[in-house]
Amino acid sequence: MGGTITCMDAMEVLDSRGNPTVRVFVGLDNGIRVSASVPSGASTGENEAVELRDGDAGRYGGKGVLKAVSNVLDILAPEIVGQDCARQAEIDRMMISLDGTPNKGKLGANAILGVSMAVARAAAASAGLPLYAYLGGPGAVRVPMPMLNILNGGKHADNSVDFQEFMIVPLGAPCFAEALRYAAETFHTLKKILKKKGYATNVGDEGGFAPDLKSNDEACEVILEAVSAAGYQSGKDIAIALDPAASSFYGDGAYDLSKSGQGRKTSAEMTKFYAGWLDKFPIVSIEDGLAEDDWQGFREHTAALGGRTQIVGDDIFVTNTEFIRRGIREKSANSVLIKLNQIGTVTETIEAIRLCHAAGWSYVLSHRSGETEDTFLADFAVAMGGGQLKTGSACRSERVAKYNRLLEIERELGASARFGFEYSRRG
Ligand SMILES: O=C(O)[C@@H](CO)OP(=O)(O)O
Ligand SMILES: [Mg+2]
Repeated sequence: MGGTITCMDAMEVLDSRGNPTVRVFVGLDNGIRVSASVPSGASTGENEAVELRDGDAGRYGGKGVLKAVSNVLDILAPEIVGQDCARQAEIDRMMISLDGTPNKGKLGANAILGVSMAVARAAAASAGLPLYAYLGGPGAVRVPMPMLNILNGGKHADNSVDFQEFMIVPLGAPCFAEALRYAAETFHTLKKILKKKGYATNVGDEGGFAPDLKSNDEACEVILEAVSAAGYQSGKDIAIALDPAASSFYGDGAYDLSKSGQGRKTSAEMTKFYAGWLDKFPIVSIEDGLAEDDWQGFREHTAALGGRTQIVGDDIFVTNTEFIRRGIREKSANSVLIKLNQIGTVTETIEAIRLCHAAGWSYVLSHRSGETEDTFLADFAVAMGGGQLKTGSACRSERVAKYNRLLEIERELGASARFGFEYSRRG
């Protein structure tokens, strides 16, 4: 049973980087009141849906979101109040046409997504179901494999590491709760090791450590050292996943590894570099190993490495079915990174995941580097059939909130819960 939307409100709140973001409230005729908050990226793809910012330098240095807030109040609310909250796809389509641009540039993907998420949450509450069960149905019993970003570089940290994210994947764990324990123990062990080596143990935007390492290689080495010192077998219990976020160090036709002093590399040299890493380290997934415009490079990269590891496209696909379709046709990757705010509605995000399923590709659900305490993503991951989920390290509350919500869901599912590492390997 749905419920009629009787009121909608919106306000500006802060995200985990202290930047403003949009929170939307939805109320129903049956008394239900819910809210949802929108995340925000730093290493954004150029084709992402538009995050509307005020641009008024006086408030938050231009980053305010009052325009997006007023778009919810003045443009979206009058059309949506009175609708049945269970009509998610219809409401999302209506917002897309009210915006009328291909990239939600008029009303802002932050305004539209806030409404879309809040409507889904209201419908779940109205149906008396947890969000994962409402969106996923009775088959939503798979809890995602977490990828925990424990070492940060690139645009997420002021250090000498070029690549943005070094994640651990506790793929040998029997259940999500154990996976989280493996990861948290490794995280704490890594802290001790970094300290002993004389490195700083401050953390980056996603809660991973951000030491000034001597090389990119050392990032993998020190993680593997932590894995074994924590009592785990690397490759068997815990593997590594990377998100170099290569668009952020690509320019003038070359990949510039200058943070670590390794100079400039061509696309083919980067792929060769990763092949060398696959020989040395247990890497099960590489996301954005190349830049978003390097479609030709991605084809060669996937042909060369896709049989050995998962090749995930983030900036190149931006959760947009048009780009994912092209990727499937051209064999540009074998997996897609899925971010709700890259495309801007729940319905379109589900459509992107459906496309991955149809192609036999895996997908990785993802937070943004600027997050809030909202745990929508955790429920959404279970609703979408588990897969893999990256939402930062095991510290920083805005990340831990999602992991803690997954602990709750796994507990609630009890004996019906399923967990395991299902990922693509296809060149
Ligand atoms: O590149 C990424 O995958 C994300 C999330 O980790 O970073 P950002 O939100 O800054 O785009
Ligand atoms: Mg990425």
